Amino acid sequence: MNQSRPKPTSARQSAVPIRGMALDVLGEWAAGDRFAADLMDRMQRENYLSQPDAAFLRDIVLTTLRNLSLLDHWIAVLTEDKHLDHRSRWGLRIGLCQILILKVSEHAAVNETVAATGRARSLINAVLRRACRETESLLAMPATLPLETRTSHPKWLIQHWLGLHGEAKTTALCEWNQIPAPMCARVNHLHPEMAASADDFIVCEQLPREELSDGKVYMQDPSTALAPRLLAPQPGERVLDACAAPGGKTALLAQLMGNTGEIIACDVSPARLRRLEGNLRRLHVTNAQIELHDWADPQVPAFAEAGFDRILLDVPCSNTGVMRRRVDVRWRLQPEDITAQMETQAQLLKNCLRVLKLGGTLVYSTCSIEPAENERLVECVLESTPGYEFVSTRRSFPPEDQMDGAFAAAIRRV
Ligand SMILES: C[S@@+](CC[C@H](N)C(=O)[O-])C[C@H]1O[C@@H](n2cnc3c(N)ncnc32)[C@H](O)[C@@H]1O
Repeated sequence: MNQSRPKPTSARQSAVPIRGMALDVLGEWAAGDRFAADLMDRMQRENYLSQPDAAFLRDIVLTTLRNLSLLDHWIAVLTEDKHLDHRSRWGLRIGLCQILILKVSEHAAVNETVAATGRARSLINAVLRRACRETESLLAMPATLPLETRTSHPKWLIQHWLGLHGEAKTTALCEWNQIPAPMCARVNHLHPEMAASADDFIVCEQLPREELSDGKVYMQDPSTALAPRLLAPQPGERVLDACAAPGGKTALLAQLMGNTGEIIACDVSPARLRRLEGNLRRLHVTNAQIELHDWADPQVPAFAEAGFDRILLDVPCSNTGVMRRRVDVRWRLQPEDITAQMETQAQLLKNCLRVLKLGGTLVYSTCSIEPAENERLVECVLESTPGYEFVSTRRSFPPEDQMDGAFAAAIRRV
């Protein structure tokens, strides 16, 4: 099986009913359209979970979602395709996930999962105990399974990627998505103590809580630096970050500008702008002004009338480049979502191009690996928008570049 496993999570027989919480999160995830990360954050807040308990909840929920098809394959084998109600199926999924993937103590995994599921107790108990006895043969199965089951991706997405990238790249990409991403942090050179640091990005063993709250670092993948670096804002310039929240790229723009000139950091979401404001304050950004604006609206807002030397347009997208981090995106994304996003992306690009000064540069960026949202979208907008020229692109594609997938295209107003 092509996945690095988290360290064994000791006996994990805590007084806090983490398995029950995992089942509640997964049940709510399946019944609605919310992302697992948001549901887990709420669960952690409402139950005042300690860091280790919250980490264990995350391990169970995210590893289960990351291996959903494979877990269902094991369940089909072990139950001989028995019909299961929703909660019992999730109970078996998280039980097998703990036993076969997370390598949690079998005793705790079986007993606490059976208790937390509360239904079909004898079936769940028997299936999980059998899995403990047959671990070796169950773990040998994935090698013979089709890619969509072995790496737990929807079949349509695999077919779509096979058409675009071919078999070798698709296989490597799906296997990459199964490996939990390392914790990468950008070193914030705007922090006085980090100004002389030789590092741009570091990989952390664990979340650097103190450094994060001091603004010495910001958690982001190196791929997020491609677009700001391609934009290359200069000290003293007037820059628009049109879709800025939560602000990782705005802070890098400020760093590249030495906190001089002016960045207008916009977003359509007031809640996300509040996060952006906190992040920029913590990251010692002093040259940014925050504006609430919907760039789908063709009317030019007053703050943009004077135009911008440079614009970063980091659009909402399918997130297909960051699926190893955003584990449930693969199950949420539908083919028609990509087409719907493209309409918004084209509209945002057209409206932002209008507020670029003559000779100025706009960088359009995504964390998608879909040509339709990337180079094809830019080509299509430029064909119907005279007065602009394509300059260059940067991209990263996992695992070739050993970072998340990202795309950036620079466009100049001529
Ligand atoms: C990919 S995220 C941006 C990430 C950000 N650049 C960063 O590095 O932290 C896309 C952002 O676009 C915002 N957005 C979506 N539609 C928008 C619109 N019509 N106008 C302005 N912002 C929009 C979303 O609220 C979201 O915060």
